Amino acid sequence: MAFETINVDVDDHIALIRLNRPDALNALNTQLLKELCQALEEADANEKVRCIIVTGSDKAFAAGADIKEMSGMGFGDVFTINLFADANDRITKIRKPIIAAVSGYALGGGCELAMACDFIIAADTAKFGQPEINLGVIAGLGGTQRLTRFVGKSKSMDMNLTGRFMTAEEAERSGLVSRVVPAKKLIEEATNVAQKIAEKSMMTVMAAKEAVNRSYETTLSEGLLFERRVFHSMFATEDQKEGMTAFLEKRQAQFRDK
Ligand SMILES: CC(C)(O)CC(=O)SCCNC(=O)CCNC(=O)[C@H](O)C(C)(C)COP(=O)(O)OP(=O)(O)OC[C@H]1O[C@@H](n2cnc3c(N)ncnc32)[C@H](O)[C@@H]1OP(=O)(O)O
Repeated sequence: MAFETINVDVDDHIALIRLNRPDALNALNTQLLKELCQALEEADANEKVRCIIVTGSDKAFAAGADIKEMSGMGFGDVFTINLFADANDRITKIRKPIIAAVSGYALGGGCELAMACDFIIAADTAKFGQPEINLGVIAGLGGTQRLTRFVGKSKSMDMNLTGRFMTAEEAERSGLVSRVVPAKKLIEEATNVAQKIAEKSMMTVMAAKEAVNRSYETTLSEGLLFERRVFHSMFATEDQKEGMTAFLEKRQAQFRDK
């Protein structure tokens, strides 16, 4: 499938999806969001793919929703088109792990897109923010909800009410990103991390992703019960036998996703 606003490269079990609207700092318009969701769904369905990386350009992961496209819309348009909710729903249904590799600006919908991925690896040049307040709106793709869960109420209020940007260093310190790497090595480092994940049992990776995500949606006791049930079910798999036998035999496990 050919896309116009993104590039997709599948190599060695990794799907690298690159946002590609250089004229507008990867602003998220309807076409880009639809193509991105479609590419993610195709990668999820592709048996060769075991981990997905979403990235942008050196200057911008994405500078938010496309303001030119949005500016003329009224309530009825945004309500019926429902672009961001639809994208959020489609992204959260992807079962394979998604790493956001962020360089430069990740603002508004760009920050929200990164947060909708499973974790964020940031270049030291990355800048995160929810500047929607400056446009007379609030975040609409998770910026008031996911950001608060990542960094806590105080910092989320600060970001959402002032629209200020956070550096990569502050984002790592605050728990928004998992690691910061030199900008020149962003894709290399993200690929190394993706490769490590790709070597695991895909079944177990998907189960771990589902269990971690459950912690955002439920109470601690329900989440612990869910985790326990999934943990127990792992003992019905060949990969559990292989993983533990390989440890005892002091060799690398050869997982078969069974
Ligand atoms: C998803 C929701 C619901 O949460 C809503 C949103 O996301 S609202 C959008 C939130 N994002 C922003 O408010 C950021 C807007 N952009 C900027 O503030 C600046 O562009 C910058 C700080 C990221 C970079 O500044 P600078 O280096 O000076 O570059 P510019 O000349 O401003 O930008 C270059 C070029 O890109 C166009 N651009 C940038 N961002 C957007 C955008 N979000 N939508 C549409 N177009 C965007 C900008 O207009 C420039 O284009 P030209 O004027 O050269 O044609």
